[in-house]
Amino acid sequence: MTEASTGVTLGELERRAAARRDRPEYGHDALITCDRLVRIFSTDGVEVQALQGLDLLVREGELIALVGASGSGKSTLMNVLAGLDEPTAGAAKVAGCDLLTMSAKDRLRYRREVVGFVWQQTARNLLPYLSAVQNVTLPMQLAGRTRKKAERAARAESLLSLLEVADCRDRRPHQMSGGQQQRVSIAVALANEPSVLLADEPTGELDSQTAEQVFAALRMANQELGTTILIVTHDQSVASEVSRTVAIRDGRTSTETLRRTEVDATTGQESVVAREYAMLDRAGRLQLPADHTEALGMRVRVMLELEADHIGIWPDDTAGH
Ligand SMILES: Nc1ncnc2c1ncn2[C@@H]1O[C@H](COP(=O)(O)OP(=O)(O)OP(=O)(O)O)[C@@H](O)[C@H]1O
Repeated sequence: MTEASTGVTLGELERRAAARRDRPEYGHDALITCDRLVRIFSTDGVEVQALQGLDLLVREGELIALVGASGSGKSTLMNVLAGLDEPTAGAAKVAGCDLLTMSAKDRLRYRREVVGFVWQQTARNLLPYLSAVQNVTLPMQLAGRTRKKAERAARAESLLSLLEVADCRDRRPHQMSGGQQQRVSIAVALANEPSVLLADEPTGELDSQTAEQVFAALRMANQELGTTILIVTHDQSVASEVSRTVAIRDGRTSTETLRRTEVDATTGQESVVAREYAMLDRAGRLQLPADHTEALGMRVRVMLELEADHIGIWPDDTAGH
């Protein structure tokens, strides 16, 4: 094809190629980058694709909720980000650590120092024969940093105070309520100043009032310590109180809900405005919400039209022909 037939000059093609080359790498300014993440489980010859090319970017200091139906892949994603499981393909980076190529030694350091986790089952978070303050001190001892014994003790005490469980310092887990155990668990997870705190259904076994206190403790850690936090939750009240909720469907991020506070210009009254967005991946794939496509009988093919400021999507008018 000649320049005349395409209407594009060689100079223009070179300019476009240079622009593509100079474009910053995907996720270059994110603390957590999941790029087309795939995790396939094989059991008895049957393959389950738990993550099917999941993309997710999280900036430093964010507090986000991950929601999705049972089996959508939330725990699989958390286990990958926690360094407990390895993805089958794609890329995942947290605080500069490449989760696919890390050596066993780096993985251990990553789990001890870069991420902290809080699980739904308190028994998984705390050692039953240690007091609260001993549980919080233990990760600091295991990390083997040069911090002195007195400094470790002081940090444990201040974390317990920050999370409002200082009165539980000498109690063992069975001597605390479920909510107190989870707040001590958050202190344990924060002991080594992790960049990221991962919480998988941290309020799942608690009544709504206690769940609210545990969520408030996570928010405090986010605001006071600046820790980036990801919470997997089924709890609508948690999901509706964070500024960003990411929904996972069939192993991919499908929609995001962003909330921001708006002030009415005339009354000065503040209100939270929530807006749901569909995710567009780098190949241009868009997952339309099932209720939207079903409402308009959209299946297999749709018609697209590019307008000045939007793209129109219509049901296929040749369907049935
Ligand atoms: N170790 C495993 N071996 C085989 N299949 C697995 C394994 N772990 C998860 N899966 C499958 O991967 C899919 C995603 O599971 P995952 O636990 O990540 O979902 P989830 O969104 O966390 O669900 P829930 O809300 O019920 O915890 C499911 O189909 C599940 O059966």
